[in-house]
Amino acid sequence: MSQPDSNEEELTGSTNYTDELLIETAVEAERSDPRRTPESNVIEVDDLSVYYDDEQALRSVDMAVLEKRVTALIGPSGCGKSTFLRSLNRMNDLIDAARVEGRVKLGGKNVYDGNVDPVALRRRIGMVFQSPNPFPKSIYDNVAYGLRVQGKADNIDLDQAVECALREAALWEEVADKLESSGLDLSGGQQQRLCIARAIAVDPEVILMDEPASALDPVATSKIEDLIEQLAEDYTVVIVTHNMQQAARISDKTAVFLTGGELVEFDDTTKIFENPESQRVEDYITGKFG
Ligand SMILES: Nc1ncnc2c1ncn2[C@@H]1O[C@H](COP(=O)(O)OP(=O)(O)OP(=O)(O)O)[C@@H](O)[C@H]1O
Repeated sequence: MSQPDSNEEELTGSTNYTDELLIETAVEAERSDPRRTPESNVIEVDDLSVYYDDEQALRSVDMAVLEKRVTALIGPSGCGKSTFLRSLNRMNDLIDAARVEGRVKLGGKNVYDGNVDPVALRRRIGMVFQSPNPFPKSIYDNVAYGLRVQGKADNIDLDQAVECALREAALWEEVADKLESSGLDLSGGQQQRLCIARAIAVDPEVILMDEPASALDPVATSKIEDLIEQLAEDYTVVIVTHNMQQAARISDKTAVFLTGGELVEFDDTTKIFENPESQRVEDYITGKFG
């Protein structure tokens, strides 16, 4: 019986015509999806542990965040999801008791290196919080805020930048005629979209969202979910959610943290929800605990 010619196999990169067809079809499908670019990691997390005083909240986590994808962080209360999220843009620096070990690389550089300015880092990795927190300023000034702080406002068409961010946040149609009204006068869902507009106005590489819809009603939640999917055409999104259906609906990748700050499984969202590797993850997904 003749053996396959391994050299030819290596050279052609495929074993037969059917394989080639399958690969071409997959590549074509990849190309026709506007979000599909060659997959690359924006953030690489390496052996990350976080402590609050003596309590360890994250245990040696390794993970990568793919560009222009939605990555969901799920797991029971207290398992370290928010701690992990805050580690990515050094928001834990603001908590006295917090201590971080390990590396978080953005574009290959460890954000915990001594020469990294956390404020500049947070412009590259923006954040949207659980409760909408617009500044007590006009809608316009909320969105323009970051550009002004960065000193960019004088060099660009600020009106256009504000409109563009509000459009991207799916809020423009609702506020175009009242840009000078206070951001605080908007509904909760509109306030959250305003906060998203404020975050994207400075063109961050990554947007972190900590349960961005948990304070909103179902209609406002659905708008935020649609918006997140839309945003992932241009931005990388990492979202903490308690809502497993939400994670399944909107994310490409899911990380499951379990008690003690352990990242138990990280994979394609469909794999996590349909066929997880770990029994503990299956038990959590099917509601046996948590
Ligand atoms: N500022 C803090 N000071 C001290 N301990 C903290 C602080 N923040 C979080 N922790 C502790 O770290 C652990 C992880 O908390 P974290 O908020 O990251 O979990 P979580 O998964 O986001 O929880 P939840 O889903 O309830 O928001 C918990 O034991 C929590 O009590």
